[in-house]
Amino acid sequence: MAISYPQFIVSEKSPMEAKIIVPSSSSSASQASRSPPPPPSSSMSPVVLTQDELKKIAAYKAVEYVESNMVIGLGTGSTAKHAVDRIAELLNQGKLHNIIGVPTSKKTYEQAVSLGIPLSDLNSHPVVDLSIDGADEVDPFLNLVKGRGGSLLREKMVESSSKKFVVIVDESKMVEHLGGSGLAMPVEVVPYGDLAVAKSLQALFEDSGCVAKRRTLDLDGKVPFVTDNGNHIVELFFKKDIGDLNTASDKILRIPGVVEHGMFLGLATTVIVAGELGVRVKDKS
Ligand SMILES: O=C(CO)[C@H](O)[C@H](O)COP(=O)(O)O
Repeated sequence: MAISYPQFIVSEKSPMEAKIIVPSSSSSASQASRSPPPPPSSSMSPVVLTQDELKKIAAYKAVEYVESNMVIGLGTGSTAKHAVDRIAELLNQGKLHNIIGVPTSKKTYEQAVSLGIPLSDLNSHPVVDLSIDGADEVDPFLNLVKGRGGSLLREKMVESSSKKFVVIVDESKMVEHLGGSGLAMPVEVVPYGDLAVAKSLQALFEDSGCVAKRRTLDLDGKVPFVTDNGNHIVELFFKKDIGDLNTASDKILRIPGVVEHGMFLGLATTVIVAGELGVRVKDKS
């Protein structure tokens, strides 16, 4: 399914080679929509896209994987939001039929309800055909950090129940190793003793220069962020590589009070990366 946008065209010769080009005038825009776009030349200059436009490109590409009669895991965040919008658009246009969405957060539930997407949950649909969601970090092996939006537990439950999990990101999310962005790796913890759990988490990763902080809504750090499940989030910041990820995962999950962490190891089956040079589709090998 070819997608055309008002300002630019995504050429889909093959997903790996897809290029984003922008016509230099409105007349070339109408020509480009009738025939395959020519390669970039002096009259075709690369366009600088905003991060949100890149997110939208990745999201639209992912929705090409959606087929009628599927149960779809609906992700959370600004990238996943575009995918949910697009699914609703295709349902309204009659291009998709009989889709059942399984939302990964209250926010996505509300968005999907407002768009009229039929919804269900994991109890009624324990096997999901395909999930589409954003991520905060993606490493070269398609391992992820997720949950900076705070929805990691439901996301992991839905996405680990999915036959296919398509991750949609802009180029800025690609890292050499998880934790490498220097931004938070979230851990969902029960509210009771959350600061003590944060101390235990920090001690676990002392060698990686870890600093653990409770996520709060205020500058004084007194009002905890509360997840959809009534839990708190401890954020881990690393100065160095955390080493073997499965070992790190096991160690975190063994701390009493930890509910789940934001490392999604081996779950993604496809990652769609939108960047200034085009769209790359990376499949799990
Ligand atoms: O894991 C998530 C929410 O819990 C999001 O998918 C992740 O934070 C990416 O968000 P965005 O698409 O807004 O950059």
